[in-house]
Amino acid sequence: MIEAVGLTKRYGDKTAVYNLSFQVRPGSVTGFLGPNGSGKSTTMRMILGLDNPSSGQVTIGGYPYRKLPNAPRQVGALLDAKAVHGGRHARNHLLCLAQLSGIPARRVDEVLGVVGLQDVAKKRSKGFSLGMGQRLGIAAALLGDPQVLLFDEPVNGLDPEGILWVRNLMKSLAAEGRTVFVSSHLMSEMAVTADHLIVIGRGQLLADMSVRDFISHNSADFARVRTPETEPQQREKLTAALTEAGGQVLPEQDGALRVMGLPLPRISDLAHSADVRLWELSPHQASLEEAYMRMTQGAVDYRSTIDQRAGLQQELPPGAMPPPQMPVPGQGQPGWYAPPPPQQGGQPFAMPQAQPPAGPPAGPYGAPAGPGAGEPNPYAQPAGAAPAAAPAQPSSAAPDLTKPEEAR
Ligand SMILES: Nc1ncnc2c1ncn2[C@@H]1O[C@H](COP(=O)(O)OP(=O)(O)OP(=O)(O)O)[C@@H](O)[C@H]1O
Repeated sequence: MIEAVGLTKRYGDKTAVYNLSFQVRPGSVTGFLGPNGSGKSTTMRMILGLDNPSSGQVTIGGYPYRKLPNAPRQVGALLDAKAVHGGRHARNHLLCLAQLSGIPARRVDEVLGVVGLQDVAKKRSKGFSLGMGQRLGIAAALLGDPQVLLFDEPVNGLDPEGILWVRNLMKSLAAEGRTVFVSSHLMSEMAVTADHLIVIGRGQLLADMSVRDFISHNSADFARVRTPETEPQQREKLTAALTEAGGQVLPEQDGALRVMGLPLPRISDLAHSADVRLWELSPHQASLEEAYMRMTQGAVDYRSTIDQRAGLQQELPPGAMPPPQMPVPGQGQPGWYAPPPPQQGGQPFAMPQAQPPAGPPAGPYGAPAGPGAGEPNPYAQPAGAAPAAAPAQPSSAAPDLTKPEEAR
C-alpha cells in the first residue's frame, strides 16, 4: 500500500502539492487524475524518492521509498518513457537495470515478450516511436516483478491495440493483488481501467472514491425525451406537464428534451396523460469524462481561449450552481474547493482544508492531519476577504465527502 500523509511540495514560491493525504490499496487499479500542472507527476516523484517533500511524508508498505529494502524488486515505475539512453539497445537498457538490482537476465527476455518488443530487442531505443518507448518503459517497470506499480500516463502514444493491452495489463496486475497507481488524462480509458480514483486540482485533494461513486456524486442521471418534430406544440405540452409534476426540463441541441428529477415510467405516464406521443425516451448516465469535467472546472490552469469562445465547457444541469474557481495562491481566495453535485440540490461537494486548530485537525482518514496541515495554507484566504460562496464545514462538523461511505 502507498500512503501519503500531509504531503506538500514547494518549488520556491510555487506550491505544486499541498497537504495531500491518501492511500492506494493493493488489489485494485487506482487512477490518479487532475488537470495539467495539478501535481500528479510531482506526487509520483515523491512516492519514488526522486523529490523530497517540503513537509509531510509518503510511504510504500510503511517505508519511505529510499528506506525500502531492495526497492527495485518491490516497486516498479514508468515516469518518463523518454528517460533512456538512446544509444543502447532495448535489451541492453533493460539488462543494465536488471544488473543494478540483481535481477537475472532471463527476466529481461520475459518482460520484452510481455510488452511485445522481442523483435526489436536489438534495436537502439533512439529509433523507437513514442509507443515503442512507452512499452520499453513498462518493461522496465515490470522487471523486478514488483508488488507496487506506478505508471504516469502509460498509454501516451500507444495505438488502440496497445491501449487495450495496457488496460488488460493493469487489471491483471491488480487482480494478482498488486498495488497499481496510474495517472492518465484519457477519461474513457480510466473509466474502464480504474476501480478507484484519486483526483487532485492545484495540488490539493478533490476526491478519493470509487469510479462509480465519483460519477454519481458529480453528475446527475437524466432522461432524454423526444416528441415528433413536426408537432412542436406536443413538445411544449409535454414540457408543461413534466414541469408541473416537479421535473426539470432543458432543451437539448438536437431538439430533444433533457428531463431530470422524474423516473422514466413517470415521464411515460405523464406523456400518456397529456396525450403526447414520444419518439424517444431513454435513460442517460453521465460518463466519467462529464463528471470529471464538472468537478475540475474550477481547478484548470491552462484553457484555450478558443474553447471558451466556442462555449465548449460543460452545460450545467438545472438547479446546479457553477463550480467556484479553485483558489490560486496569492489571489486572496478561500482555501477550499466545492464543486456542486446536482443531485444534492447544489450543495457543495467539499474537500475541507486544514482548519485553524481547536484540537488536533482531522485528516481525510480520520487520523490527525499530516505535518503539512500545521503549515500556513498557500491557498488560504487572507483576513477580511469574503468567500466567493458558502464555505464548506470543517471536517469535524461535516462528513468527509471525499469518502463515499461518509458522504451518504
Ligand atoms: N522542478 C520543478 N521546479 C519548479 N516547478 C515545478 C517543478 N516540477 C513541477 N513544477 C511545477 O509544479 C506544478 C505541478 O507539476 P506536475 O508536473 O506535477 O503536474 P502534473 O499534474 O503532472 O501535470 P501534467 O498533467 O501536465 O503532466 C506545475 O505548476 C509545475 O510547473
